[in-house]
Order: sequence, then C-alpha cells, then structure tokens
Amino acid sequence: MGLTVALAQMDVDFANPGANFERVSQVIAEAAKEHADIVVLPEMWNTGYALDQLNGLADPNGQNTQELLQELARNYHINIVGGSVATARDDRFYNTSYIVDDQGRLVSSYDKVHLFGLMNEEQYITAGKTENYFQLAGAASAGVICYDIRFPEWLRTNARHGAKVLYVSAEWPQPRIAQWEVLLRARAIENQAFVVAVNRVGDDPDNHFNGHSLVIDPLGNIIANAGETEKVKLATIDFSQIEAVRGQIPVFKDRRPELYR
Ligand SMILES: O=C(O)CCC(=O)C(=O)O
Repeated sequence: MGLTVALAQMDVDFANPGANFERVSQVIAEAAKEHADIVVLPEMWNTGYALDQLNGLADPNGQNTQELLQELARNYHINIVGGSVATARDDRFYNTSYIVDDQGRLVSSYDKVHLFGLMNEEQYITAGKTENYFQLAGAASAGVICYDIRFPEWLRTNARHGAKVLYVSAEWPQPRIAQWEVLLRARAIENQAFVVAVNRVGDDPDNHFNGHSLVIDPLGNIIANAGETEKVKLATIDFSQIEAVRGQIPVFKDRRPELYR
C-alpha cells in the first residue's frame, strides 16, 4: 500500500492566529488539489512562539483549531496531522496536536511531552503525559512534536504499538538544522518506520527557521526534502519496504525491555 503525504512547510505569522488560520486553509486546499492522502503541518502554527502573549492568543480548549481542521478534512477528503497549536485548558497552556481523518473525525490529540528550555517553553506551557499513536489512512502511526525527537525512548514508546509512520511537527531553528536531520534519520532507522517531519520557514523575533522538512524511509534514506522555502512538498511512501526491513533485522522482536530503564 502506498500513501501520498504533503509536507506543509509554511511560514507562521507571529502572534497572529487569524492570519495563520487563513494560511493553513490555503495550504490544505493546495495539498488536496495535488491529491495528497495526508497533509502534515508544523508546530505552534497558530501563534508561533509568542509564549508571553498566550493569555488571549491560545485557542480555548483547541476548539477553533479542531473545528477548522475537521471542516477542511471533510470538505477536501484529506487526512490532517495538524502540527500543533497553543491551547488553553483549565487555566493552563499546552502545545497541542490534533489528528483528523478524511471524514473529519478527531482520531487523536497530544500535548507536547518534552518542553524546550532554550526557548523558555517550560515557563509558559504545561507538559503532556500521554502517548500519541493512532490509525490514519489505514496505517498504524505515531506523532511527536519538535524537541521530543531528542528522546529516542519516547519515540520508541509511541512506535512500539506497530507504527509504520512517525509524524514530527516542529519549529526547529536554523542553527541546529544539521542535528534535526541526523536525529530524524536515526529515529527512522531504529524504529524501522517512515518519518514524515515538517518544520516551518521564516522568522520570529528570536529565531530563523529554514525548513528542511523531510520524508525518510525505514533505512534512513531521505526520499523528500522541502528545502528552505515556503512550499507544499509531496512524497509517496511504500509500506512494502517496512516488511522487507523488519523481516531482515527484527529489531522489535529482539528488544530486551526487561533490561532497559
Ligand atoms: O531541540 C532543538 O534543538 C529544537 C527544539 C525546539 O525548537 C522545540 O522543541 O521547539
């Protein structure tokens, strides 16, 4: 079985959810026009890292975001890995991802688990505590957000339910983009899964973001790279490769979890 994924490598208007809702509507329409099965968005696409303005900007209970993504998914018959948005719940803020299928059903939601101290995230955001694995377009899948990829044990925790695709949404700054690529390739190899990773482009007051959204196969080969400009980049993934790779080197079967801490 093959799937066409669309990497929505977009810019994000700082602290301007209205403009970003408009932009997301456009990129999802574009992905649908290109016949993508799944479109993947970057991290914190409603506000950017406007952390000190979340009071007033964060989406209450993520309701506006869910409604938008569900409507777009239904209208265009497209599955959406909704990146993440700043949300407000019970007097706290979260960095939250919504996954919506092509019927407009919410199939999963996830709060970022590892908060990024270098960008002061833990001063404003509450960390999530739950896994994020789901079925999307007929494929067992898992999803994480940005800094999460530096924690291989967390990716493995999510992937161990049989994930064939690991989705990553990020606002990963340009100075560490070489690390982004190496970390993602390693996560693909060790989990013998496709990695579909979307980073934003553009600038915020503190950082420059240079994209390099990637699709990586289970052997760690980069099969699509969106480069450094704003675009919707398509790639097709072929799941027969996973059976071949896992059949040859059965990493999941050979694990010794009783020895790991
Ligand atoms: O780990 C990194 O270098 C970047 C992480 C990051 O920017 C984030 O989690 O928002």
